[in-house]
Amino acid sequence: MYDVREWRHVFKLDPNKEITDEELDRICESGTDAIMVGGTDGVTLEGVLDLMSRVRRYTVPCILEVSTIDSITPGFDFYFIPTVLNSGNPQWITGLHHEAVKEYGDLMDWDELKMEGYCILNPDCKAAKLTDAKTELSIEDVRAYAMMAEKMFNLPIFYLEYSGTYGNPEYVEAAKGVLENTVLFYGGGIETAKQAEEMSRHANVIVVGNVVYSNLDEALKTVAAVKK
Ligand SMILES: CC(C)=CCC/C(C)=C/CC/C(C)=C/CC/C(C)=C/CC/C(C)=C/CC/C(C)=C/CC/C(C)=C/COP(=O)(O)OP(=O)(O)O
Ligand SMILES: O=P(O)(O)OC[C@@H](O)CO
Ligand SMILES: [Mg+2]
Repeated sequence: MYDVREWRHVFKLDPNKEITDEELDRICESGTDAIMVGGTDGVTLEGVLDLMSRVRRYTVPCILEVSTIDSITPGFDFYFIPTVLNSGNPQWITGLHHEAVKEYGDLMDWDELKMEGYCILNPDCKAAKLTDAKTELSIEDVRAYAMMAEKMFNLPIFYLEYSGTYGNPEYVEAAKGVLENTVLFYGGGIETAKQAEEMSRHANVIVVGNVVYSNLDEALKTVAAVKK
């Protein structure tokens, strides 16, 4: 299933972390809608290639969420390109993108690319620190970012990111309330089926990351929880 609009659940795997073949088998056969390969730091071409080739043994769609130019490689179904809407540094909004397109724009298959408008809300996560994200946001602020993502920039994905901590469902609900076409991703701190179910009441797609590495049995239960 290659249409993001039909997804409900994604596992995000970190090229900077170890995963056994047996664990990967359970993840790829779990019924999740896609595997997203990505992380904030320690993302190397070697790590990305290793994960891609191992996930490629399965039929599940495999996406690279680009965090560095040097770790991009052919072979993924899609390339998701983050732009951090609440970053205080233009480098993370359009700067690196401009550099990449200047260099590779004529060679790129644009149908493989999807832009993700990120709004990062956990001040302590690595992505917030790296991008100098302005995380002190009210519900109205988040609502406005969601509206900008869809109505101003026509982005296919708006991603509410609480990486590492469970977020506020009211913020997710508020973002969803202004989105008609843009798909709402929620990610951060989902560790149980109950949390997955709660966030998926508002988000179109929930992204499950860290718990894969800390408690795989619980992580796998999040799939069924959002597909009921
Ligand atoms: C060869 C080939 C197939 C070419 C394809 C062409 C292609 C895809 C070209 C890309 C063009 C392009 C526009 C690239 C953009 C370049 C770029 C580096 C943009 C910046 C992206 C960005 C904002 C990065 C900052 C970090 C960040 C916000 C990453 C997003 C994902 C995220 C929040 C990860 C956090 O995950 P998490 O699990 O929390 O991480 P840790 O566990 O490590 O903390
Ligand atoms: O690792 P967790 O906290 O599950 O977050 C998932 C994802 O949103 C990270 O980008
Ligand atoms: Mg992670």
